[in-house]
Amino acid sequence: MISVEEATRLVRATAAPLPAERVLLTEAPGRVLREAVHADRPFPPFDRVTMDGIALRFAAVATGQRQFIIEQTQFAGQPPTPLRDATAAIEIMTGAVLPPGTDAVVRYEDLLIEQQPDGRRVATLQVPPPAAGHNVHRRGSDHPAEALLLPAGTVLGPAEIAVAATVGATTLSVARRPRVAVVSTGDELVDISEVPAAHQIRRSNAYMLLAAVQQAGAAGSLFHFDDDPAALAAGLPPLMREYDVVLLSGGVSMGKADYLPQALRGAGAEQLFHQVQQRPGKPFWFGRHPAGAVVFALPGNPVSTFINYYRYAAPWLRAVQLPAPQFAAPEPAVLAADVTFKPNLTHFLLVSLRRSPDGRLLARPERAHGSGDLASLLPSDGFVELPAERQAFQAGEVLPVWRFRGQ
Ligand SMILES: Nc1nc2c(c(=O)[nH]1)N[C@H]1C(S)=C(S)[C@@H](COP(=O)(O)OP(=O)(O)OC[C@H]3O[C@@H](n4cnc5c(N)ncnc54)[C@H](O)[C@@H]3O)O[C@H]1N2
Ligand code: MOO
Repeated sequence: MISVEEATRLVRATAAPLPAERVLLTEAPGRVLREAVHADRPFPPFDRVTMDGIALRFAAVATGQRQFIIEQTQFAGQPPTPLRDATAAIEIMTGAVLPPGTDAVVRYEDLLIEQQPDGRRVATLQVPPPAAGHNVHRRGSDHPAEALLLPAGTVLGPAEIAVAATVGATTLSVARRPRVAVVSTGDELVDISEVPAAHQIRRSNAYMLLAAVQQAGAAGSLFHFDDDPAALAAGLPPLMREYDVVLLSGGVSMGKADYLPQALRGAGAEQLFHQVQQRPGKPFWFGRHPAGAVVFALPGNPVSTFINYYRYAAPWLRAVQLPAPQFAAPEPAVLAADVTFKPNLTHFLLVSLRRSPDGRLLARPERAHGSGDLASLLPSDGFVELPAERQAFQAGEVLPVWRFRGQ
């Protein structure tokens, strides 16, 4: 049996960057960027008017002038209209280019506009602008042209998509999605569309893992095998050739129908470890197939499957999408209650998390009836990693916490 640290090291050593592919911007959300995105023009690209009103020359206001004849009206989307008379103004709309010859904008709320008998419109300032540049978003004041906006490795959310869109990136180079075969095993399992007999349960782990791999930016497909060595011998090899990851749950412990370790080795996978000094998840099996697939065979108890997925597989799935593998690290959290755990195993303790008034993350242990208590995941936000060599942990201690919610 190996330690959690050694298991982590062996899992990480198998992570290599997936190839990149070019996708339409509309297909890029949730993907990991594999090229840098730069500003094609200054941000903003022109002196942008930020209020509807009039544009004028501040020097005129500084001399005490309060009335301005309106020469023209300029809308957003129109080429700029130069100011002809330095003591006049141009009526202007938000999003328009600041007219040449003007340097400040006074909003309608701070003006009175009246029509004179000769038809000319005159604006009287009620609230004079305080300085040149008032209500103007200066060209390049956010970022210069060529500025690096999105480095390679950025996860593309709506804000990143907006920035890519504004620089005209119709396509983006992103990591290929990891292809994951999500496999449930066990004779007691029926699909969720079936009504289980009294001795059966629905195969919830497969759906849990499918949702989890989608959250990690991967593409998952569902498979199921009964506890049948012949079915496993026939079904496993194609999965190990066609997928980047084979993610199994169940069938790795000591039971007489726990055929997986043997079946995986028989199908050509190299075992990198079996059994880790941890709870939950001691029976975890991990290996690699020469055709390329990495195999996470997680213990079947649902909380064990879930925690071991987030502890080992989720960081791996993110790391292989980056230009160079990097692994998410746990955050420090303050234990909010005393905990005793006697076995000489690293203990992953389910906790709910909240911020203390001074900004520290507080981890409160959640009541759970062992690793079959699937519903104990609902009030939990993550798990604290309690090292194997100690038994008693006091409230107030700072320990690493792995989050699976609310990042
Ligand atoms: N003699 C020993 N027995 C067990 C040990 C041990 O060290 N010695 N370890 C225990 C631990 S810890 C765990 S965890 C389980 C893991 O065993 P398996 O990975 O072989 O899982 P199964 O026996 O197939 O199933 C365990 C449990 O989980 C349910 N399950 C399995 N797959 C699914 C699924 N897709 N959806 C929902 N639930 C699932 C299954 O019905 C069982 O109740 O072994 C202990 N035993
Ligand atoms: O992994 Mo087992 O769940 O320790 O219960």
